[in-house]
Amino acid sequence: MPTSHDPHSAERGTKPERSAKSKYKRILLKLSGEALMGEHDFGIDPKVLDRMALEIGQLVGIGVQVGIVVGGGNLFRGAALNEAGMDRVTGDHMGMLATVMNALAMRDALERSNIRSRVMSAIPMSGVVEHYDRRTGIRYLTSGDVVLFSAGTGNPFFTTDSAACLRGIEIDADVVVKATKVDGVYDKDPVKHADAVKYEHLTYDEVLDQKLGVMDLTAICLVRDHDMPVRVFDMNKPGALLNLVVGGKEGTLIDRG
Ligand SMILES: Nc1ncnc2c1ncn2[C@@H]1O[C@H](COP(=O)(O)OP(=O)(O)O)[C@@H](O)[C@H]1O
Ligand SMILES: O=c1ccn([C@@H]2O[C@H](COP(=O)(O)OP(=O)(O)O)[C@@H](O)[C@H]2O)c(=O)[nH]1
Repeated sequence: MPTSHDPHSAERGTKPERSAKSKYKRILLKLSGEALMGEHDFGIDPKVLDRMALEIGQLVGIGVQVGIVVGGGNLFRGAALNEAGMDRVTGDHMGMLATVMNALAMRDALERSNIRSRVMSAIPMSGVVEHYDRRTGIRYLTSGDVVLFSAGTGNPFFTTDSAACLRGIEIDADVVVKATKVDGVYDKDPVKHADAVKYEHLTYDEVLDQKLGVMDLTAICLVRDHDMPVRVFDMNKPGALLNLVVGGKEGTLIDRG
């Protein structure tokens, strides 16, 4: 893994010319599993997948390289299974397998929209998906394919937010974009507090000091240590993803300030 966001890396040199409209050449998009449920309580809503495919296609259309880490919270979460009595590591393995299912569903939606895409898994799953390999993943991105990085980090006790930050740093993305159910980071949970105030910008240390529950500590520490900017935005707002990629003000930016 590169120790910093190196503008002189070989991979960066091979990227195609940035579109005049796009602020970024390569992004890592984190899609939460719960967002894929749509109006349902469990599972995957094909309508949400199709809408996401459309929005991702718009990015590909303006020349942005898109890596995606999908969550699994719409199917299984290790911590919740553990609370119900299951062994935690077994639960986490189930959670990671859930992310593979979501990635397969997302690839299917992308391919139906004629967007070339690949699924790689941190857990080897021969015959179903390719095993994750950083250099191969970067080659796919450089050739214009969308790459879905599934099975999280491959290890229990981590989250897909940490996986998104890890893969974002590994593939030398310009930014990690976290798509979620709220339109940014607030001074407190906006779902629970009607008077919560939204931030347009935060430093990594402000997120850590104020314990803002938008990403787990491991993920925030990782992006801070590798100076990787993160933008948190509302994935239910149509057009928000494209808008932020072309430099519009969407959600909250977290960086070193
Ligand atoms: N300070 C905060 N700012 C924004 N959202 C927050 C904050 N604290 C807690 N949250 C909650 O975090 C959720 C988003 O985190 P996310 O990781 O996408 O959700 P999940 O854990 O369900 O996948 C929001 O739905 C919101 O309720
Ligand atoms: O590196 C990882 C990533 C995920 N998980 C498991 O997979 C579940 C689904 O991921 P997550 O909760 O991050 O999904 P999201 O909230 O984004 O839908 C987690 O609860 C964990 O049980 C894990 O064990 N290791």
